[in-house]
Amino acid sequence: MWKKPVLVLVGVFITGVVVLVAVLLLRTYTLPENKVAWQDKGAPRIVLGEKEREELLKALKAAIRIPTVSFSETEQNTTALAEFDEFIHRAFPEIFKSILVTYESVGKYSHLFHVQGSNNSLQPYMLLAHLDVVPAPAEGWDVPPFSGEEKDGYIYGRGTIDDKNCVIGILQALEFHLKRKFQPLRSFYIGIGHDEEIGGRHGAMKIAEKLEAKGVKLAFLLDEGLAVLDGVIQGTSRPIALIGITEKGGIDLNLTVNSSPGHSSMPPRESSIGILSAALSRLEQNPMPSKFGKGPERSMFEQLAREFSFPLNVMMANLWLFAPVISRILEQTPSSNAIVRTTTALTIVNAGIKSNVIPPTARATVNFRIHPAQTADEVMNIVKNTIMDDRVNLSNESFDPLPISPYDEENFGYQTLKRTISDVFSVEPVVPGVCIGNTDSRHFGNLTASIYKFSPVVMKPGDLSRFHGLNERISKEGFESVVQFYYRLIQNSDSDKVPRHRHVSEEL
Ligand SMILES: CCCCCCCC/C=C\CCCCCCCC(=O)NCC(=O)O
Ligand SMILES: [Zn+2]
Ligand SMILES: [Zn+2]
Repeated sequence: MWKKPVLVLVGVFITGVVVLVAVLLLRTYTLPENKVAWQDKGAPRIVLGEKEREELLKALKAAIRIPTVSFSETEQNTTALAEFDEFIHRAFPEIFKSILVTYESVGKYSHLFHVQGSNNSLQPYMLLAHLDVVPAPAEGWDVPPFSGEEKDGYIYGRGTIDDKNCVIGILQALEFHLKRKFQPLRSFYIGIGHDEEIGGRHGAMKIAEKLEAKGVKLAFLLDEGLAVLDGVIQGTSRPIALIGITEKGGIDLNLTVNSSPGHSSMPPRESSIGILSAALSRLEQNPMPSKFGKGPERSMFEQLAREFSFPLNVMMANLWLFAPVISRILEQTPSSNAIVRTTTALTIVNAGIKSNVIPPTARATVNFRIHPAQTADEVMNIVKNTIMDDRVNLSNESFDPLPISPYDEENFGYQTLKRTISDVFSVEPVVPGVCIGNTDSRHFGNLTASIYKFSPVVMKPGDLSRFHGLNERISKEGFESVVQFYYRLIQNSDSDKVPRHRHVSEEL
């Protein structure tokens, strides 16, 4: 009697499994191939003379030797900032004498260039970089961080990947173009900020305000950001280029605990330091929830699915089902954990002046980087519920994640970047990603919706820790590619057409 319903149930179950497997495989194996062929021949690669190759390395080394350090919100090395100004005037004479180029300094130490194109109906674009760097105490470095020394084919120094490589790369590329009598059709701007590492208020923000006041609208804007990753994403076998199409938001949360000062021989049951430490520990021990698959990183992994072998490829192509599993894998390492969630970093703690004095105040700062699927308000609500202690006073400065820039086949900026990356780095795939650091480009939202973050460098395993870390460096060929990239980007952008490609599987 009961056999028939059981058989029906088994039948339904087996059919369900078969349909599920079919859907998973269909989604995996119908993804377009990552290999694309461009429909036109493209711009020629710049041929550099021996002297020019030496010149560009010399320029980068000289830039590294100027310690343009941003120490804190209020403290910068202004002598070095002024020296950098003189240096670029000396190092790039063609730029400063060209009748095509208009130059102005902004906020005293930032620089804005406008290169006049001959066709005013084409919307201008903008290249952005920053000349300030984070501090670099010499301990732990193989060579002094502001020496620009060469070692084993690499130029070492603070700023070689963040972001003097881009500053010098852009200016050197323009210098080479002007030497070759290049006259663009499409106008473009170059902005070089001097305070990106402390928020960009006096540099990039002022540049953006200036352009906005003139009514400028940009076709696209490119700033530092993601990169070509070679062996960095585990499970992939070839280099992958990531173009940042958004960036995480941020919160600087200040925590303060006050208590009565006194003699350390009669300590209170709970001290300001103890209360603060407990709050900090709760924040660190309770990471923000995973938002993996709810933001644009979903597109990144779906487009990358073909790069992985079985079973990861099936899982990546079917995040609707496997996002929680992939999230668990990614959260094992700090760089991929940053893609999964809003991160919590305890960065500053301050309290106490003497071992026998109970300090009246304990302070700390926690830096959050907000996942694109969350807002600063949502994160602050979780923070308050996690700390759950009224004795901890909270104040914060925050900004939400940036809007998502378009990355469709019709978008001029994205496709021109994609094309230029393939041209210079011969890399496939090139996919959209989320920039985990913050950049000056976030101040330009009123000028364009197409804001991209890509640094033209190849990062290998171990290189990510050089960002703001020890032994920051770039290979000599690597820096030549930076110049090649901007040179080529200026050529490729000088068109009124979106670069077209077809997937190789579509070819006859
Ligand atoms: C699945 C693994 C993906 C790993 C993705 C990591 C890619 C990292 C590539 C480059 C590093 C991003 C740095 C972005 C620029 C940061 C600029 C900066 O320092 N800004 C100041 C700040 O954020 O505080
Ligand atoms: Zn930077
Ligand atoms: Zn930086």
